[in-house]
Amino acid sequence: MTQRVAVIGAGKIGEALLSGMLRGGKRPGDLMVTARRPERAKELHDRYGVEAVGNAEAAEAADTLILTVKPQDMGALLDEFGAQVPADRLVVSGAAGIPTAYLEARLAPGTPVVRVMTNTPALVDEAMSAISAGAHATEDHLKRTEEIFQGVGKTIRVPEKQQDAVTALSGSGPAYFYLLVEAMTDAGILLGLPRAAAHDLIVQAAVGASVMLRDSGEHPALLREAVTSPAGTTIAAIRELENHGVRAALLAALEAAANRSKELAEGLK
Ligand SMILES: NC(=O)C1=CN([C@@H]2O[C@H](COP(=O)(O)OP(=O)(O)OC[C@H]3O[C@@H](n4cnc5c(N)ncnc54)[C@H](OP(=O)(O)O)[C@@H]3O)[C@@H](O)[C@H]2O)C=CC1
Ligand SMILES: O=C(O)[C@@H]1CCC=N1
Repeated sequence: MTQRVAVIGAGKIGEALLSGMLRGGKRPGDLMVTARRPERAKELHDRYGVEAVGNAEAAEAADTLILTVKPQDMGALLDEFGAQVPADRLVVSGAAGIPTAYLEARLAPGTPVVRVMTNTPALVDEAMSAISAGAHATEDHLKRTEEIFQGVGKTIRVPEKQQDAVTALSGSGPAYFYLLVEAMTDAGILLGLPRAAAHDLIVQAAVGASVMLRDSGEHPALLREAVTSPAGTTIAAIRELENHGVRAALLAALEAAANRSKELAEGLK
């Protein structure tokens, strides 16, 4: 029997997953979405042909519920419909910072919960999604979750205690690269290049470097050494990056992201 999947709170991540499941071969009739605003529900229905329903209706009709509301909205969502979710539903939470135990305490006893941290490259099927089982999730539940998220990229399984670190690395990770591209494009402007050319040069350098990192199997230090000629241009730039503490800044930045993920859990009522 076809499993029905509902995306509960389909914003940016929810829509990315929805579109990925459709690209992966699910039919609109296998899927449903919920949204807080009627105009958002209509937009998703018009764009993807999926049924837009209320949260309680989705809980009743779907086998798998993927919760993609913001962490701050999770408590209200569970207060609203937690008691209406039958205990045999698979509940997948995509929210940063929220422990599976928090959901389990607000769902019927024994409800299987899986926690996933994905990222926005799901929109181009290049997501990294890290998956952790809650107390009642079985191998079958993990496989069902992997099947959904493999449609939008790669998956790995991690112990739940690593999810704050995962969030800091891959969940937020794309934003760090966008920031670097923005800053390097400005550097191109400083050096007198037209903005469009500077953008294209840096984006293609990023794409080329990413593919080499992924496909060559080489350590990043070796790939960097191959670019860094004696007394050349690259080492002149690297000296400045080291002088400005870029490595230390990244260590501190990712630690701050992981701490923020932990704080999101501490702020839950
Ligand atoms: N953005 C990212 O890069 C990543 C985000 N995440 C996680 O994914 C989750 C979603 O993030 P993102 O997509 O960016 O956020 P969005 O705000 O884009 O999406 C959340 C959606 O949930 C809707 N919503 C809130 N409460 C309810 C409710 N009770 N019933 C139905 N719909 C509801 C919101 O409606 P409204 O539009 O009215 O606010 C909104 O459309 C977060 O928990 C975040 O931690 C994980 C990895 C990466
Ligand atoms: O910034 C955030 O909180 C979310 C979680 C990971 C990426 N975006």
